[in-house]
Amino acid sequence: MSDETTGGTAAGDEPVLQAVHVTKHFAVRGGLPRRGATKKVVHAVEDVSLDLYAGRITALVGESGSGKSTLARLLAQLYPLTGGEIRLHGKPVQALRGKAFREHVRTVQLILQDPFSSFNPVASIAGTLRRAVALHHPGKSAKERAAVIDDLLTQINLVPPRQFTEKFPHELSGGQLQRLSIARALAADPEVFLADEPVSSLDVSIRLGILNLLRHLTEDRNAAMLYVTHDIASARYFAADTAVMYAGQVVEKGPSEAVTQQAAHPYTQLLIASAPDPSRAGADRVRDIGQPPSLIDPPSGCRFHPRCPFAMERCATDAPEPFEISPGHTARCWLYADDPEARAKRADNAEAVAGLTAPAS
Ligand SMILES: Nc1ncnc2c1ncn2[C@@H]1O[C@H](COP(=O)(O)OP(=O)(O)OP(=O)(O)O)[C@@H](O)[C@H]1O
Repeated sequence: MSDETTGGTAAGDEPVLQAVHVTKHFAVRGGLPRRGATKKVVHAVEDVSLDLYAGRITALVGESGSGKSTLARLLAQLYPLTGGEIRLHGKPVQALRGKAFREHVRTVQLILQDPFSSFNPVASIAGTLRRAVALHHPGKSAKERAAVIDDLLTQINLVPPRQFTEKFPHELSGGQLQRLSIARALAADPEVFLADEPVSSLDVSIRLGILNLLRHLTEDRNAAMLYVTHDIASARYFAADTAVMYAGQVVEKGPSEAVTQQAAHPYTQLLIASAPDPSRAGADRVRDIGQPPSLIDPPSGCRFHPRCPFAMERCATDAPEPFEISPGHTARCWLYADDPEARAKRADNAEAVAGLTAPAS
């Protein structure tokens, strides 16, 4: 088995931002309190470890409700942790307010899915960016700030900048607004971008342009990026590393090419088989037998076992630790144990998924 908290995919590099055995439970509200009743909680994120590296994009992939946004918000320090640790440059951060929180927010910038609701409709583009620039560049004169705004708009390709500064959010398209939210994040000169489904609310035809912009910014600034998405095909295209989340846990992670072309966990295989690609062979051999579980009362053992066609007895009782599939590629799945029953099931699985690869984006 492998220790998830050490040995990142970028050998030799230190991670910029880390989730280390992070857990988040939300209290369930509502209902009349009953004497002796235990409080219900949503087990939204359970024992997740993830490392983000400078100059690298890590995709976080999974179905709706698997805990992706919660993990991004924990990395941004927007929620207190139930357990585990967030580390920035190796140091634990516990910054939920005050100066330390402001510094974390500057260093780690969230870019959200819906650019339409993230701007003040009565503030001009210049007004919106002026606020961000004033916050993060307090010593600059008005003239210097205007130059920073021009530079930000140029970086995100809203050019010539002066054609945009006096516009209002409703005068921009969805793609232009998402570029503007990227500019607002850039004003902080962050080391980490947490992009939560940055293109899923946008027209398919403009998604690639925004993803390419994010990729160039990450490379040019040597920033780390978490790319949250439902779309495993875009993870392969866009991210160096991919982590797959199911029911609050990371079930597989590693280099994107390995995770998407030699998927090891039956859940990742199911995600790939469900991705639309009529030309692909092998998809119909991977069966789905159910729905994601309730996170108020998640299944014992491996959380995927009630849906898994390859489940063994131990899967219902014992939670698997990550097994190493190849260097840097791990899967939390008992199929990779070294015993005769697991080997036989592994052979069945290999036969069922032969030829199954994520479609080209
Ligand atoms: N503030 C909250 N209070 C209570 N439960 C929450 C809260 N935020 C998220 N949850 C629950 O935690 C679980 C994980 O939600 P989360 O939004 O992180 O998933 P997700 O993978 O990002 O889904 P989506 O792709 O739909 O955004 C869900 O069951 C959700 O209902």
